[in-house]
Amino acid sequence: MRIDVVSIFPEYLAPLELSLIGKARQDGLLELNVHDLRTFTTDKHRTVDDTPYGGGAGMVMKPEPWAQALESVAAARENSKPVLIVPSPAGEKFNQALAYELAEEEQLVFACGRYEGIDERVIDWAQDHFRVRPVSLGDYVLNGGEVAVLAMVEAIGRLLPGVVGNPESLVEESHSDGLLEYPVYTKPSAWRDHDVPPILLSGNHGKIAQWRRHEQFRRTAERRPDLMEGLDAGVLSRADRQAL
Ligand SMILES: Nc1cc(-c2ccc3ccn(Cc4ccccc4)c3c2)n[nH]1
Repeated sequence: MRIDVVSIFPEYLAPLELSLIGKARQDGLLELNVHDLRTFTTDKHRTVDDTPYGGGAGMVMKPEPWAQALESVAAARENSKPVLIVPSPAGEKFNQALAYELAEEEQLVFACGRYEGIDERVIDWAQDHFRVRPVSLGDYVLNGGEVAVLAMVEAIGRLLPGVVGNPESLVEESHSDGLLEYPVYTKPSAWRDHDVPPILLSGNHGKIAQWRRHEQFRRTAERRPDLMEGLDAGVLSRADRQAL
């Protein structure tokens, strides 16, 4: 997979040189290019913003630098247009299902807006060159798209083949089957008057799996009742129903 990120703060994306994603880039599992939007300006002040038509506070990002930048990074392709992800408070909610969907793409382009956002005509223009997806990280307000891109690239990148050491760990984690993950423990078994649940020390793997499943349902019902409604019937085994 190739990922291109366009931002006026390219250094904001430096954390993607670290840890799992950084190693995936070094191992050639993921190509990630960060581009400074100001590279695509033509005036001596490298202007990327201007006042909003219709008035109002703040500034809006000018369309032309974005069109130049996006044309520059869109890999020429025969069959299908690359995906352009535009982080936005007004986008579809990012979730694990969308992360899996986007992990299948050959190229993802991320447009990090700032100020009051990007001139809407860029989104309209981009429809001919990209499959455009405005995406929200959650129902809270950030100052720009970079933090959302860091989160999305990590969530997507870790799903790519070879990035996570043990692919099995992707199966049991939160949201992989619509449920929150079970609690985890390690040594020492007794710690500051808090003990590890005895079942986990029993060596009875069937009972341990049952206990973990029950914990997934208990936690999901307690912390995210909204997820319980959306559970795929196939996820609920008979034992699961008994656990509810
Ligand atoms: N989930 C999520 C995404 C964003 C986001 C993404 C990109 C931009 C670009 C400028 N801003 C600031 C802004 C705040 C409010 C209204 C309009 C623009 C952004 C915020 N906030 N929250």
